[in-house]
Amino acid sequence: MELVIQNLSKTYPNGTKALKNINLTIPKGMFGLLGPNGAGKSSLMRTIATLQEADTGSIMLGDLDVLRQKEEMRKVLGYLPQEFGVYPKVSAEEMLDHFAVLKGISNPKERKEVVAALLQQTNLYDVRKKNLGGYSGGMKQRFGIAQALLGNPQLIIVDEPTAGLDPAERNRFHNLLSEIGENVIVILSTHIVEDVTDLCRNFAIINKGEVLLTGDPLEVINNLNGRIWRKFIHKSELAAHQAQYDVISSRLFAGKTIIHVLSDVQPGVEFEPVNADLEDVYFSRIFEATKGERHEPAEVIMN
Ligand SMILES: Nc1ncnc2c1ncn2[C@@H]1O[C@H](COP(=O)(O)OP(=O)(O)OP(=O)(O)O)[C@@H](O)[C@H]1O
Repeated sequence: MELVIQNLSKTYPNGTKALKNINLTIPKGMFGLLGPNGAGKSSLMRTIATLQEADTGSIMLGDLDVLRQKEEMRKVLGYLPQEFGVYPKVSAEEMLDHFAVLKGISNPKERKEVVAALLQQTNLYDVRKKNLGGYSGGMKQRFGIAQALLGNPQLIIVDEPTAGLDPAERNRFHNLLSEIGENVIVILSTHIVEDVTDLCRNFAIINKGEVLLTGDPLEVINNLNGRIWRKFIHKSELAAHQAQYDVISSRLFAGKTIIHVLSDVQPGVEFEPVNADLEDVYFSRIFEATKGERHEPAEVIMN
């Protein structure tokens, strides 16, 4: 089963073109949707999740026409939205039981088993009686995944799930996602490049409502190898370098600034070649797409 998105466009009433003719084919497994703030990721996720209408285009999940067969789609969809609110004074077990009722699991015995199994899977069983208000950010996100898994969905959407998690919780969340991603389609929408490198066999970069690139992370990294160069500079030299070279990103390292430059040949003697990573792919694509309208190179934020 694949999710096939064709010619999908959306303009909000205020004139913002959030999605511009999106075409994507998303196979089984973990799929990363990468883009900066405002790229259109949430708009795309909400449209796939039948929470908002598109202006034009189609989305097919196998034979299911997502934009027309909304009820059917909701039965096979698990969704962890960006803002996932919980009732603070309710325990995880009670809340999940309530969600299970909403998902149509009406038999109490079956529901009890399903809820217990999901709490085990997300490693929350021991804290199932605790009120959700007392959960850490990571525990809340794992609870969000537990509710998204109710009813054995074929497509799971997780929107910015690791923002704000500490490294240990992020790791736990990654392991959970990769287990799930073995059997169904999981779309992971994020601006954290590392999450995609670690988890996804396929990914797409979107910016300003357009797909800039789609493929296998390892292949696209290979395609960039030999074209990324780095140089240590003083921060005050940044503007001059930007004017002279295609500086795709800059970051601070031990008090110095490291720039990454995109070039088919060695840009100068002080530049050394670096093995490209997905961050270089991401920044070079965004760089090429925004050439001419940018004043600052991307500043790498280490997560
Ligand atoms: N309901 C809305 N009405 C008008 N404009 C909107 C609405 N929702 C989003 N936008 C705009 O559409 C564009 C895409 O937003 P969207 O939230 O889909 O991006 P995003 O990639 O998810 O960003 P972020 O990571 O910041 O959530 C942005 O310019 C945003 O301001």
